[in-house]
Formats: sequence, C-alpha cells, structure tokens
Amino acid sequence: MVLRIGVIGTGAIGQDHIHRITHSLTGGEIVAVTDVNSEQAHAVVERESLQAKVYDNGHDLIQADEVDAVIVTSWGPTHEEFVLASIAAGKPVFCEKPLATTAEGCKRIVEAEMEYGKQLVQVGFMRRYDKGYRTLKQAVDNNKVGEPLMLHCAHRAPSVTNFSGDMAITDSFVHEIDVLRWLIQDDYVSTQVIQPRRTNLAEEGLQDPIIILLETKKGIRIDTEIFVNCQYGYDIQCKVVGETGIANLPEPPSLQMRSQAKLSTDILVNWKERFIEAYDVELQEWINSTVKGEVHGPSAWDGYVVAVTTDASIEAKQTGKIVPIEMPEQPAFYQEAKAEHTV
Ligand SMILES: NC(=O)c1ccc[n+]([C@@H]2O[C@H](COP(=O)([O-])OP(=O)(O)OC[C@H]3O[C@@H](n4cnc5c(N)ncnc54)[C@H](O)[C@@H]3O)[C@@H](O)[C@H]2O)c1
Ligand SMILES: O[C@H]1[C@H](O)[C@@H](O)[C@H](O)[C@@H](O)[C@H]1O
Repeated sequence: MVLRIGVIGTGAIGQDHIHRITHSLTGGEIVAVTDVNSEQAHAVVERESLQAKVYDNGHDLIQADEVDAVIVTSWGPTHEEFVLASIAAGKPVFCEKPLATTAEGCKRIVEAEMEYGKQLVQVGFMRRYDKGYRTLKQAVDNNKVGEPLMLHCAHRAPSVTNFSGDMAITDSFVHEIDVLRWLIQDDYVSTQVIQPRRTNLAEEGLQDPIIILLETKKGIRIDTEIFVNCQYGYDIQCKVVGETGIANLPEPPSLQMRSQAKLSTDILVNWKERFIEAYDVELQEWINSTVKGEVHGPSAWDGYVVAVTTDASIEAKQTGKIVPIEMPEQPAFYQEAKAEHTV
C-alpha cells in the first residue's frame, strides 16, 4: 500500500521532506500540498514533478479524501491547530518540532489523542534516528559504561540569523531535551541556566552561549552548552560518563588528511548535512509504521515533556534559579504503546 501524504508548509524543511519522500524513500506519495505562500507551493509541485493538488489551506487538505496522512512543516505557532484537526479527522500526522508552542497546547493535543483512543501523532525529533545516537544508546542499554552518572553535551552552530530571545532553548536545546531523555530512559526533575561571558559575534540582544544544567529522577546530571555563533562549525557532542567507563557520540565520518604538515578532518557546517540520514530514516520509519496503523517514534506525550522542560528552562534563564520540572505521570495510554516499540 502506498501512503498518500498531504504536506502543510512548503518552506525549507517541507521541501526537504517532499524531496526525500518523492526521490529517496519508498511507500509514500505526496498527493496534496498547501502553503500560505501558494506561489511557492505551486513551484514545489512543478519542480518535484508531483501529481499533487495545491489546497487553499491546511484544513481543506486534512479533510481531503485522497489524503491518508498529514505532514505539518508550517511555522511553529500553526502546528497545534493542524495536529488537532488531523486527530479530529482520524488521520495520522507527523509534526515537525515544536508540537505546540506551549505546554498547554501540547496537553490539548495529548488529551485529544487519548479521547480519540488511538495514537496518531509523531513529532519530528530526528536525532533518535541518527546512527551515532543509536550506537551510543546501544552501548548505554548494554551496560557498556555501567549506570550513567553524568552527561556532557554541546550543541554548536557557526552562526544563526533571526535568532532572538529564548530561541537557543526553544529551537535548539529542544533536541537535547528529547534525545537525552530517550538515551538514558529517565525523566527530568530540575533545570538551571548559566549565562557565561557573551560572545561579541552574536546578534544584538541574544545571550550566547548558555549552559543548561538538568537533573534527572535518578540523580544524573546533564550539562549542555548551547553556542549558536561558535564560528567554526556545526558540532553536536554528547559524552556519557558511567560507573565503569565513558561513551562518546561518534563523530560524523570524515576523510582524514595529511597535507601541508597538518593532520586534519573537516567539521560539518550545517545541521541539514549532519542529520541528513537521520531525516531519511525518520520519515521512512514513519511511513512504514503509519501503513501498519502504528506510531513508533516520538509521541505527543514526548512533545509535551519537551514543552514542559522548555518552559521551565526559560523560567530558569529569566530568574537565574534552579526551577523544578513538574511532570504529571505518563498516562498508561502512552506507556503501553512505548513498551511495544523501541524508538
Ligand atoms: N527537526 C528539525 O531539525 C527541524 C529543522 C528545521 C525546521 N524544523 C521545524 O519545521 C518548521 C518549519 O521550519 P522551516 O525552516 O521549514 O521554516 P520556513 O519558514 O522555511 O517554512 C515554513 C513554511 O510554512 C508556511 N506557513 C506558515 N503558516 C502556514 C499556514 N498557516 N498554512 C500553511 N503554510 C504555512 C510558510 O509560508 C513557510 O513556507 C518549524 O517549526 C521548525 O522549527 C525542524
Ligand atoms: O539549532 C538548530 C538545530 O540544531 C537543527 O536541528 C534545527 O532544528 C534548527 O531549526 C535549529 O535552529
């Protein structure tokens, strides 16, 4: 069976997902698209040679008979409304991060999905599909370094544009919030934000870098440096310090050169390249599980946990205090589903 997919939002990542589903992946076909910039939506259909109808708006696309499943890649503040509409229509939906811009919004989605009675929502946290993170998780799960005690992480980008306010947390750190919890199978209990000396190379008003300190239920301490104007490259680091050893996130493969009296390897400069394979695996696994009527990837509950942790971290940045993260118990509805699948 071919999954007939409608895409809401044909901007940067929407175009990437359309391209990979059409040219690299199997089992999915883009049959409908929409964007508030309809000229762009038409241009994408033409450029990718899609047999797809361009809809006036996301709601009509969700209702369309030919659409089996929905991908939401519009701006963050529009996600909640399209995910809720997909649930109301009983259609599986893959939503790029954030699931909603507030924890309350995510909660509304969780409640709607539970009321519907079946999981339909997957959130686009692609790091769980990265080969490096999967290798690291295997080592942790197989007790290769003993019980994890501390994690030292970094999320660095050469530079950013239009990054303001708390986007280092809401746009960047959200990936660590999701993937680290998945990696160590633990929940966060508090967060603190340290603001070191500010780089002169950040846009006016942006505090860069920041260090975020998370504590988990088991007492694991996690420090993450977010530095989005580091100049030298896009660099994601994760080191798990356990009772008997240390496991590092593997570096992306790169040619080692000996030249001009130097031994060197390149560092990537953009996130698309760094996670290109992860996006492919993520969308392929989403198509495969959706056809079976299942959700295997990051759930609406995971999206909610990220939003609660994000809100607490913003408060911690604003107040300079250690802020408790109060998370309700995960509903059985999500626990049962998780027990059956691994991602
Ligand atoms: N998982 C990741 O690593 C990752 C990477 C990049 C972006 N994202 C997320 O994907 C989303 C899109 O990011 P982007 O970089 O593609 O942004 P973008 O601005 O390039 O594209 C968003 C598109 O959505 C359209 N749009 C906005 N409101 C709409 C509406 N109501 N209906 C239909 N279309 C609408 C815009 O016209 C635009 O074309 C964001 O939420 C972003 O955080 C995730
Ligand atoms: O910090 C960036 C992340 O590393 C990427 O994976 C994208 O999510 C991008 O939107 C963020 O700005």
